[in-house]
Amino acid sequence: MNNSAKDEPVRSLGDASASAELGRLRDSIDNIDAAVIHMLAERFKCTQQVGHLKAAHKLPPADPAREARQIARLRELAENAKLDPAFAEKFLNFIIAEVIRHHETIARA
Ligand SMILES: O=C(O)C(=O)C[C@]1(C(=O)O)C=C[C@@H](O)C=C1
Repeated sequence: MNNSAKDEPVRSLGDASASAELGRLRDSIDNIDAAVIHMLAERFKCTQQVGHLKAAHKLPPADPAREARQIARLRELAENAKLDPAFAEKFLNFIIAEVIRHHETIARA
């Protein structure tokens, strides 16, 4: 027997509350994404200043020892926050690679 007509009211209620919850979660995700973008923008403002300082004093764009300390620190923070430390390391390396590219551009100017 086809139960779809009998089950429909229940399924509709479930769909409505699932889609309300999805909407709430997506609102939070959008807020978090906005915060990440604003924090990244602030970080890049700082690193641009570091780039100018390094160029003015003929310092190399990359500082691998500093990076090693940052990675160790972020991996520990990630573990404590239950975030995959390998992901945290990849994310930091991705950002730093872009910063080094900016530093190199500033040094060439
Ligand atoms: O701290 C520096 O020396 C920077 O240039 C900043 C930064 C970073 O983005 O955190 C970028 C490149 C360096 O290799 C290390 C760190």
